[in-house]
Amino acid sequence: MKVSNICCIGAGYVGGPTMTMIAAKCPHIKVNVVDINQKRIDSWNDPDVNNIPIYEPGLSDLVKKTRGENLFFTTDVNQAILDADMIFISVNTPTKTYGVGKGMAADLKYIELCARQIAEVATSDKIIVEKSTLPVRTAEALRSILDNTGNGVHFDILSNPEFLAEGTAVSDLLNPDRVLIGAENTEKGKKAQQALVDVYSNWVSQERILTTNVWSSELSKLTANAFLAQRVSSINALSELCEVTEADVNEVARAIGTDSRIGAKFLQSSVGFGGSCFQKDILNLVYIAQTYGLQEVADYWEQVIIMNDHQKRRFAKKIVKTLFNTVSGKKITLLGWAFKKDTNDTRESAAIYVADYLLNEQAEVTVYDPKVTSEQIYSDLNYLGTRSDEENRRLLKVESGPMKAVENAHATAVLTEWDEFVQYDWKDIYERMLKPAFLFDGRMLLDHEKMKQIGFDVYTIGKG
Ligand SMILES: NC(=O)c1ccc[n+]([C@@H]2O[C@H](COP(=O)([O-])OP(=O)(O)OC[C@H]3O[C@@H](n4cnc5c(N)ncnc54)[C@H](O)[C@@H]3O)[C@@H](O)[C@H]2O)c1
Ligand SMILES: O=c1ccn([C@@H]2O[C@H](COP(=O)(O)OP(=O)(O)O[C@H]3O[C@H](CO)[C@@H](O)[C@H](O)[C@H]3O)[C@@H](O)[C@H]2O)c(=O)[nH]1
Repeated sequence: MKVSNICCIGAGYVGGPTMTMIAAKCPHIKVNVVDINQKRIDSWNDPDVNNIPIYEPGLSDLVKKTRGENLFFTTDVNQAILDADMIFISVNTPTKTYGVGKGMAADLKYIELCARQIAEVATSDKIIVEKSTLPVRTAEALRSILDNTGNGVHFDILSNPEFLAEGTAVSDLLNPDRVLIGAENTEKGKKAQQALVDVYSNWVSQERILTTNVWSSELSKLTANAFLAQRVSSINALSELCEVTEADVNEVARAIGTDSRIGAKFLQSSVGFGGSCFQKDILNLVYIAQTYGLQEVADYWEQVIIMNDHQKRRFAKKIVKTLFNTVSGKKITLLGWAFKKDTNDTRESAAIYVADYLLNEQAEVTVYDPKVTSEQIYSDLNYLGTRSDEENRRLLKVESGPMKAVENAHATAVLTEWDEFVQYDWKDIYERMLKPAFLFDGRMLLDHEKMKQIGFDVYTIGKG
């Protein structure tokens, strides 16, 4: 079977870039990306491609090339479903905030709504692709909804989790380590799997396209994120030990990372991992293990989250302790709000929790981030529900430039590893700050010897 029309439900951080890449590499396929969020779709259609809703290096150029050719963004979900041979579901699957599994399980309500809408609208056979990250065995629920509410048409269900990382989405999509496609073990399931293999084969080599059964594919996505996050928590756990023993966590990371069995990647100690995926997916994994009665498995993975929460808290605590046990009324400047560099995404960013902790200690927090808007910053803080919007706006200021942000600050803390932070005139920053000028590097980003020579009192994660 040859795919000629793809619909993707969900025009977010995954749907947008993934479909742009498919459109760019498969000019013979028409790709409709649909969303119920009119504002988001309007931004994707903004005549100025610099205004698309997601900042990713290289993405706007690709959108410019394909939009209006074979890539379309629309809110007409039903028409796109009707027209498609293959439908990707790429909607959000956040942690549940209510009811059974609150704070742990993935909330599948958006997935279910998609399945019901597809079943209601579709008048011809469709291949349904799970692109969202889902608990293992979700395909079973999808099959039940599609078959029990549909118009008698046939649905094949594939699992095709996405492994792109934000900030490098375009290069990850262009040159993926692997593409994973899980299918049902039936003749039709295998044909559907091959149809999706053929789509990716337009630019990904055969040996990088892995085919498995549906359950392995669903579970591999949660497992990959759990392993990656576990490495960060492992090195962060060691960073605390380094601080009291005068070992240097970067040196330790290099020493172990050169062992080819361990590998060098994902050993960068930090103020704690953020992003929309790691915490959500591990909590989901823990919840799944618990529902199968596997308490030891659940406890094992939960420790990754416990360590991450500890790392964020201890960084904030260190600021308070170093500033003579009080930050009340003191200006503390946070450089960076995004959860990592090269993205405007702030979901679960460590900066949110550090800021909240400092505000509780009555600090006057000022934030500068090159890509995150002030409205996003207030919205992130308000979401925690610690204080009112009015209070957050009174206590936390957002500046549009770094030099103004550090003016008269008692301390500056680096929370995101933006390249531009390294390039700053740190002598100038030192002069603008109150003395003693405290510098907290939550990313091991700066040249600490140089900073000390300038006059800063430097504290960095992972170094005594
Ligand atoms: N962000 C990442 O880097 C990343 C990477 C790999 C996998 N994932 C997974 O991909 C999925 C999507 O993540 P995201 O970051 O793109 O989320 P997102 O919130 O950026 O985008 C999801 C979009 O789906 C839309 N939507 C929800 N219900 C809908 C419906 N019924 N009909 C039409 N549109 C609907 C929302 O309006 C939203 O725009 C999640 O399961 C996530 O875990 C994310
Ligand atoms: O050595 C490291 C590596 C990462 N991080 C932090 O970990 C978080 C996550 O980083 P990263 O994994 O690069 O970004 P994500 O966009 O969250 O991507 C992860 O989550 C996605 C969503 O599921 C997956 O698709 C990707 O494969 C997976 O890397 C960020 O806060 C990073 O700063 C560290 O602190 N140290």
